[in-house]
Amino acid sequence: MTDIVVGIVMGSDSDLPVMQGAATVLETLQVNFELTIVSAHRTPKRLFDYAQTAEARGLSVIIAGAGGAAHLPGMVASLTCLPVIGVPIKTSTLNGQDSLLSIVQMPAGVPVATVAINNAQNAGILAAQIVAIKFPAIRAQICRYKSELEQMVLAKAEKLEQLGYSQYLADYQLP
Ligand SMILES: Nc1c(C(=O)O)ncn1[C@@H]1O[C@H](COP(=O)(O)O)[C@@H](O)[C@H]1O
Repeated sequence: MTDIVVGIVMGSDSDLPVMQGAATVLETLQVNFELTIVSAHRTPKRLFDYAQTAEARGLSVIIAGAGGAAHLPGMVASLTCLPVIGVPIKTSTLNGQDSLLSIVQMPAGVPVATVAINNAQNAGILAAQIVAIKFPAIRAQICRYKSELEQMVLAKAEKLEQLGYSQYLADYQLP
């Protein structure tokens, strides 16, 4: 394990069921991270403090998840030179379209790398790929992860071809 290199922040603990996807994949890839709650709207002073001290605390990349009027990722990006990955959280009223557009439509000069709605797992993988530039051990974990993913899909394709469509469908377990 490395020192803590990835920061995960979320606007509310209600985002945790989604944001744990980033934490889980970072654990799998053996990347150390910190995880906390920061809100641009509700805790603006904490937001400034978190973003402005992030680099000095050793972070290389920040994942920020928020829903609705999701200003958190953009505000973090405005306050640090570190790359920021935004996770739009699915909302009950607008299905996360509001979160997605709030995060992705940043003005030129202040980018937030935005993943799909609720796809915190991809944010974790992307963060690991960024820190892997500095840490060859993490790069090796990512290559292993991708290879396992490939093997898993190839095994399914083989099973589908062996069993045939109807039998495969009958055995299929919904995720
Ligand atoms: N979008 C933001 C910000 C922010 O951008 O600063 N702070 C909280 N939130 C979001 O509000 C939603 C509802 O939060 P509650 O469930 O606490 O009411 C969450 O998805 C959170 O990310």
